[in-house]
Amino acid sequence: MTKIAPSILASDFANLESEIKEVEQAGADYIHVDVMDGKFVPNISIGIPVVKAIRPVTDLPLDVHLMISDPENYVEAFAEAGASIITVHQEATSHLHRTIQLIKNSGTKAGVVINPATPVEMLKPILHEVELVLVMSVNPGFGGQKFIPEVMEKVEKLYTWRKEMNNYSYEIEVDGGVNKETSGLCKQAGADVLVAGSAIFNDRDREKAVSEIRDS
Ligand SMILES: O=C(CO)[C@H](O)[C@H](O)COP(=O)(O)O
Repeated sequence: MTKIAPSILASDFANLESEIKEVEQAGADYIHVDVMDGKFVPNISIGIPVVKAIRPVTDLPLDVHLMISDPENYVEAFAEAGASIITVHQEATSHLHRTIQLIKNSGTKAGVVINPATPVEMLKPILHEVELVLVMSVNPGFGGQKFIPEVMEKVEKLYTWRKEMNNYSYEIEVDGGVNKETSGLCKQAGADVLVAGSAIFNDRDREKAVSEIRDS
């Protein structure tokens, strides 16, 4: 069954605890946390204290997507705050292999993410090391953007490579513009986890929103 990871970027921050509990109740599998630094992406969102604050609020894994430059400097702090999976951008770190090792040594699952314009082949040298590969289907920085269907080719390649290679066990996650109209394309291409922000938090009926994305 496709996993759903609501992105709290689109939630009501003044009521974060109840927003998270509602999506957990609605059948979410992960809570997706978008961390932005105003440098790697042109927006600033939330950081380490928020991860720490929400950790006791839910039993779901916290899927922390670091949209920050030099993420290696912050991996341990996010792990200590309670992240379950830490995902770093290939484009944001000069030493991706070392950063992945750092995440694993911190005791959390390691993920890697690529922007729409980055070829997925760039990830080949570290695919055996990661538990999650996130394919961005919008340019990161903002919620509510339009899905870029061309990136589905990268999802298809990741799916095929995982079938071919015994030592690849990553989940394939897609993030950006995912809703009930676009989720079918992601699933068809081979995605295991779908991140959705506005399609879930802008709908008062969170259960319907989650199942529409999962089932359509
Ligand atoms: O990483 C992100 C933005 O950088 C968000 O997770 C993503 O855009 C989800 O929001 P929406 O579902 O509204 O597109």
